[in-house]
Amino acid sequence: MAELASTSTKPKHMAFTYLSPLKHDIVYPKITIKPCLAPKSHSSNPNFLNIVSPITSGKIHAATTNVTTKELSYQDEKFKTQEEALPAGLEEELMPKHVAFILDGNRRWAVEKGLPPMDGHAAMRITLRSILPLCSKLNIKSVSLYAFSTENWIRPTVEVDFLMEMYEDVLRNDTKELLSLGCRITLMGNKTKLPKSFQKVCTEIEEISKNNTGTHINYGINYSGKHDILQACRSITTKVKDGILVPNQINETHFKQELYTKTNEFPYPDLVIRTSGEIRLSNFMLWQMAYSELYFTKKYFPDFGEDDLIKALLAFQETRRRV
Ligand SMILES: CC(C)=CCC/C(C)=C/CC/C(C)=C/COP(=O)(O)OP(=O)(O)O
Repeated sequence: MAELASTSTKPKHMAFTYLSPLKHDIVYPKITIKPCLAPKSHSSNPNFLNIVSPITSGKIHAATTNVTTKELSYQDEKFKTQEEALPAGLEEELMPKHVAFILDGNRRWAVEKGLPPMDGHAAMRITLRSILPLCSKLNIKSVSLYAFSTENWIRPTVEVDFLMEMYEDVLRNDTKELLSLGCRITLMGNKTKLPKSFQKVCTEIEEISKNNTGTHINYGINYSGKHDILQACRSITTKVKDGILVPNQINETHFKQELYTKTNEFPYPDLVIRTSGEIRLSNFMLWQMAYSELYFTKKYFPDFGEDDLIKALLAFQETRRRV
């Protein structure tokens, strides 16, 4: 038997289950990314698309992207050819009610193409412009996306600033199509640490879309699954202290109402899709994912196309047929 490398790389605790995840066609790419976040302007090159609109500041404008117009039009063409009917093999009654995405691999996508890592985030934005409307057209009731974890603050300041400003711009601009499709948009997590202008646009978009009955799109921002559980516990204990709840009567229904997702109106995810070959939940919706089907793909999120979403949904439906 091959020698295991060293004690420090061995897992401290292994858990076994008979049930394997829905699918994993994974090898473990262990790629070290050398941060290369220096702002770089491509405004003089007509092949480079400036993703960020003029409403954001010059700082981010300069840090924007190498993603080419060719890639954008490719995605748009795919989107235009999307038929109203369900793609072959998909069944409406087996559609997941709630898909949670852990989008990963943006920076690796860029670095492997010799681009600055932030171009990967800009490319992700383009991919989202086709994946989210498709979720809506497929009548998936809820979609959650892990946008920014409580741990992500340790990333280089220039990257954090880039993401905050890009997300704000996504909410201002890219959500127009989603709103026209009747989507409701919410953000879960501790928003108090976000830039004030971002907080404002979050409140506005939640307010504008609150009565929409189409796909509910929920972004996790400054979100942590453990923190979500802890803040629910605090809220429950306050209710106990105030005499509103009796400890031995607390049940799951009480508890889930205290989570960010208020899951009475927002079902638990039945499908989790994680891109980039990592097989982890990374502190996303831990309570809510207890029974979710897990789908892992090696593709980096910027390369995750509409066909890949359909493939994941087919795999999910295949599992549901067997249950
Ligand atoms: C409006 C709004 C809030 C939009 C958010 C959209 C969204 C879900 C963004 C996720 C961004 C992200 C940090 C991806 C992980 O790639 P990475 O940087 O970890 O790449 P790597 O795995 O290659 O390092």
